[in-house]
Amino acid sequence: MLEDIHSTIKHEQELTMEFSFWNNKWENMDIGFHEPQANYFLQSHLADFNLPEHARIFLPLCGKTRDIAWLLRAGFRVVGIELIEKAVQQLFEELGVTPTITSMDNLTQYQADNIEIYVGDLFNLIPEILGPIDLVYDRAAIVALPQDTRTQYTQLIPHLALGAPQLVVTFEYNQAHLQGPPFAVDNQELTRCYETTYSIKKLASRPAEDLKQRRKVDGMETAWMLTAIS
Ligand SMILES: C[S@@+](CC[C@H](N)C(=O)[O-])C[C@H]1O[C@@H](n2cnc3c(N)ncnc32)[C@H](O)[C@@H]1O
Repeated sequence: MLEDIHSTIKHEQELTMEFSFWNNKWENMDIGFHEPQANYFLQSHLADFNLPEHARIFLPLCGKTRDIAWLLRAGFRVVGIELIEKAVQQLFEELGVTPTITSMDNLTQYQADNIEIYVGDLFNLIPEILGPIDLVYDRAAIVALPQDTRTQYTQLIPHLALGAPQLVVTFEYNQAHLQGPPFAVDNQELTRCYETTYSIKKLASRPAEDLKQRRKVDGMETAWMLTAIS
């Protein structure tokens, strides 16, 4: 099943387009999605998951998010994956940590105490490389992907997570008013993506101030708890 997902997911052309899109963003530092401090919902709702001490948290499409520094300071272990190496280099520079860098088949591992970041395409990640995790934290990952890739992403994540819950942060707005990313992902869309693999509970919602300021669109930012259906 996992092989099916990996092999049918991507045509080379799609991958190249996706790489150039995100590479341009990082080259031009057009990274309005990057928050100046740890995400509000991460800070206010991580405790709802009752994670064990030193839990291992997976951040797909992690960029150089400040959430990582916040999680490390809180005593968690972090594993992430990010397509663009420049983002990961900046992440470690900003953490003030020198990583050990290891080339693997399709991925490059940046590793230091309590942190492992893979540079490469999420769709090249397999559970054997990722290892056991206690939580998937998806901030600006599911909403970064257009619908086809989003569907593939939401098929892959449960295979990688192996039963771990998810904290997911989404944006909801009228998609006709804005070309994503970020794409609008409302309750109905989240249900379409995950109804066979997770039960979905809304944790909290607030006006998406950042969307309003940067893109002049009214919307809501919502945090969800996804619990794996066994
Ligand atoms: C909207 S940004 C969010 C970054 C981070 N989660 C945050 O909150 O700041 C999405 C990130 O996903 C990365 N990305 C896009 N497609 C990817 C893929 N297929 N595999 C791994 N990373 C990818 C992009 O380079 C970009 O840094």
